[in-house]
Amino acid sequence: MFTVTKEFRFEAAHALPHLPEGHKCRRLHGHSYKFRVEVDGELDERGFVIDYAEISAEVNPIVDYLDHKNLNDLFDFHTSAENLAKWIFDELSKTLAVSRIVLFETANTSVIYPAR
Ligand SMILES: Nc1nc2c(c(=O)[nH]1)N=C([C@H](O)[C@H](O)COP(=O)(O)OP(=O)(O)OP(=O)(O)O)CN2
Ligand SMILES: [Zn+2]
Repeated sequence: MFTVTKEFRFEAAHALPHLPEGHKCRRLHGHSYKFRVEVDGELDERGFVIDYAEISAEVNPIVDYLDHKNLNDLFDFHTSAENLAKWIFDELSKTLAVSRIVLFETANTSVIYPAR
């Protein structure tokens, strides 16, 4: 079994207004998000699990939907990294056999969905 990965980036704003008074993330702020798409599988006749280009073809519309947006305008869920990773996974699963999403909200923080 192999795991093929490809990384994507987008810039977006969000706020978490349900957090307690004084929490800095209540305020509107921005992140340079990065996420890694992981696809597990065996090799086909090309020696690929999946062509990297096939991943891009399915992920790019999702990136376009998110890039330079206020995420609170797009979603009715709390725009935490956890919820966003799950949304990307669920959306991508409609067209691609994605195994997991690793979403970095900052350089130091990340979420993996589904958990390993
Ligand atoms: N489990 C989660 N915790 C937090 C989330 C989240 O999505 N899931 N989000 C935030 C904020 O949106 C934001 O990401 C702040 O992150 P944080 O690492 O706390 O802030 P900094 O980048 O400024 O890091 P410092 O270590 O404080 O410099 C908060 N928590
Ligand atoms: Zn944030």
